This record gives sequence, C-alpha cells and structure tokens, in this order.
Amino acid sequence: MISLVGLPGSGKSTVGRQLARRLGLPFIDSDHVIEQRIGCSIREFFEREGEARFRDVEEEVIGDLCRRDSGVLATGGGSVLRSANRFALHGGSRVVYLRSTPEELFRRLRHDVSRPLLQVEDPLSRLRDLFEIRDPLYRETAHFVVETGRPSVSALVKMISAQLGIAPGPGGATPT
Ligand SMILES: Nc1ncnc2c1ncn2[C@@H]1O[C@H](COP(=O)(O)OP(=O)(O)O)[C@@H](O)[C@H]1O
Ligand SMILES: O=C(O)C1=C[C@@H](OP(=O)(O)O)[C@@H](O)[C@H](O)C1
Ligand SMILES: [Mg+2]
Repeated sequence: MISLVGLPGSGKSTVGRQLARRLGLPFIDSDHVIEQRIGCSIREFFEREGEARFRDVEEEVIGDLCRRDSGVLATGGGSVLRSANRFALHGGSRVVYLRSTPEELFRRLRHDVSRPLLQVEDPLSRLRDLFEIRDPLYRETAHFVVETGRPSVSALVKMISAQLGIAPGPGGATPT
C-alpha cells in the first residue's frame, strides 16, 4: 500500500487517483470510505456529531485500510493527529507527504466550501496554525517528502513513482 498524507488541498485525492492509474493499482480515498460508513457528507457529520466523533470513525477506517495489501490511499488531512493512525500508516504502507505552504493551499481552497475546518473568517491563518501543528506529524509518519508548490499533478505523479522505485509496466506496476 502507498499512502499520501498532507494538509487539506495538498493534492492527496487528485495526485493519488492519477498515481493509482499510472501504477495500475486500486485507488482508495479514506474520506470517501468514511462517508459511505456514516451515510452523509463529512461536513454534515462534523456539524452534527463534532470533530472528535469524526476522528473515531477515521481511526477505524484507517486501521482497516492499512491491513489491505495493495493500492494507493489518499488520507484525510487530519489523519496524522492520532498516534494510532501514524503508527498504522507508517508500518502498513509507504507514506508520501505532499508538503505545501499555507499560502499555496489558501489559493487553491479559498472558494471550496467542502472543507469544514476552513469555513472560518480567516482561513489563511487557520491553515498556518494547521501547518505548524501538523508539519512535524506528517514528517514523522512519512517515508518521503515531496514539495508540491511548483510541480503539476502529473509531474508529481512521476516524481513519486520514481522516488518509490516503481515504474509503470505494460500491465500496471513493475517494481524496479
Ligand atoms: N500540484 C498541484 N498543482 C495545482 N493544483 C493542484 C495540485 N494538486 C492539487 N491541486 C488542486 O487543488 C485542489 C485540492 O486538491 P485535493 O486533491 O482535493 O487535495 P486533498 O485531497 O489533499 O485535500 C483541487 O482543485 C486540485 O485540482
Ligand atoms: O484536515 C482535516 O482535519 C480534514 C481534512 C479533510 O480531508 P482533506 O485533507 O482531503 O481535505 C477531511 O478528512 C476532514 O474534513 C478533516
Ligand atoms: Mg482529499
């Protein structure tokens, strides 16, 4: 299993989907699995049940997914907050940290209403706070760090494949 971690908007879902396609592996988005389990959107669940309940479901889902043997997993940006998730991800997959500055993320997400943690008066300052708290946790969880500021999504996909030592073969992934 290959997992992607990083702040909201760092490209985990977008890069993960393309990486999976390139490598011929199944793509899994943990937020999507959570939404199937809770039967509503994450935003609704946050409003109704609160963040702590969301983190409980997230921990169950990450634990289950890390037991699968192959695929590309896009995690939610807060998955590293729980040590159980950091441990499960680091031990059960090869983890790539998509590292982005708060300013870059703000440019990408300023009009995106689907991110509950950023529905505040000053989303840039929220992103700066999240970066400060989480950057060390993403680093601790990851085996590789990729800076996402300049490269396009497809360039990132190639960089990650090269870093993991996996080249696309005719029928999908070929370890090099
Ligand atoms: N490397 C990149 N360059 C430019 N835009 C990007 C890049 N990676 C992601 N995006 C865009 O940023 C937004 C958030 O990406 P998303 O994959 O949803 O992030 P995450 O799953 O990490 O929250 C999307 O509109 C996506 O197209
Ligand atoms: O950063 C976070 O705490 C969260 C990030 C979201 O995923 P993305 O990173 O894909 O936005 C989602 O899991 C939830 O809204 C909480
Ligand atoms: Mg996502």
